Amino acid sequence: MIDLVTGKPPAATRVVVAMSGGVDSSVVAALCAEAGYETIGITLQLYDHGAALAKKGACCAGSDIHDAHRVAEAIGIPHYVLDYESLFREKVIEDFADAYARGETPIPCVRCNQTVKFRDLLDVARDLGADCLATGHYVQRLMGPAGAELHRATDTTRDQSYFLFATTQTQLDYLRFPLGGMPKTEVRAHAERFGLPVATKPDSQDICFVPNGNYADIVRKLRPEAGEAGDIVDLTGRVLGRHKGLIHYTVGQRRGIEIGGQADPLYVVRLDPEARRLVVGPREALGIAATELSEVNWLGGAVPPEGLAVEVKVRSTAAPVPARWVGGEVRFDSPEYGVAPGQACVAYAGDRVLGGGWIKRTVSALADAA
Ligand SMILES: Nc1ncnc2c1ncn2[C@@H]1O[C@H](COP(=O)(O)OP(=O)(O)OP(=O)(O)O)[C@@H](O)[C@H]1O
Repeated sequence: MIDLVTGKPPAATRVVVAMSGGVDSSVVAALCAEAGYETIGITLQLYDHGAALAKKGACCAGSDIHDAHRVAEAIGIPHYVLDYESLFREKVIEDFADAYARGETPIPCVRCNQTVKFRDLLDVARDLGADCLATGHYVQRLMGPAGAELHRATDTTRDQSYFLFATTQTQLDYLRFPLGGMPKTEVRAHAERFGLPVATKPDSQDICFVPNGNYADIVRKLRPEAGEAGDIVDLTGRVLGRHKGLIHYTVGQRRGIEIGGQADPLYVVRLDPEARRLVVGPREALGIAATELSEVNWLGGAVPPEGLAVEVKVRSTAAPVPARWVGGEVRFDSPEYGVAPGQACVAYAGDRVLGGGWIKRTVSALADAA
């Protein structure tokens, strides 16, 4: 049995569940209904899933809308599909392509949470008179002395807290994440127990609107300049070869840089879209001393205390490293590698998400490579 209202009277009675058609949010809906909440399922249609974009298992493809509907029917709850295609195109897909054109490595799932799921869907849930909006994200919302806090999922292999750094306190107050304390095996067991039609459906992969992981095709279609070839240069500007479009590279990458005859391995240090140049250098040149953040969202109190010691993650798969939070900047205790503009920098205190921002600019730890 789940408790959607931990420590928060009055108890929620009407719950909107964001149903993607996958097993996780389907189980959330079934658990809410079982717990006696008046449960309403909502699925967002996020893009036109024509033949070119259709992808099995993606969160917003047509078959998933159908799956969500079948689940809602099976558990006996009302289910609505809302068309958010144009908003999703503008705020998520166009933004994704723009970021690549700027030489960044974007994370569209965070943008989607920020601009669609936790904004418009949350408003819809309020309009429906719901007491909360529940999703299948693997994060925990725990009550602390000053209110709701965002924490890592107990199943650390599933934890999605990095992707939710932009959740505001107001949104967090209204959101519920019933799966945050459960291992995936337990979620699957619930799906079996409820006899859900999606019980054995595979987990969705990667970015929902990118078929077969081929994001370059989508970006090239929207921002052809990001796919144009240019020079590969070293830190001094010496031309070493040609690249096949900056879209294909990310900071820290070593494989797939087509320059032969180098004694030592070279890594992508920087993307320079204005000059259409790919700057490469030795591993030492990747060391980053600090990063400037934009659109900072802080959940650990009113404002971050200046110079606060935190642990930060600069990629979803990176281990947290010690740093100091100084204004809109994060200063790493020791050089951090593979810090790519466009990714998020998320600060933690233990398992709690304190806040985060987008990596805008990085400061090299090597004075002469700055
Ligand atoms: N198209 C959508 N409509 C409504 N809610 C969605 C949609 N896509 C995702 N969500 C919500 O966001 C949560 C996290 O989405 P994410 O894409 O990370 O997971 P997922 O693998 O699609 O999860 P699930 O197994 O629930 O499908 C989902 O569990 C669901 O609550």
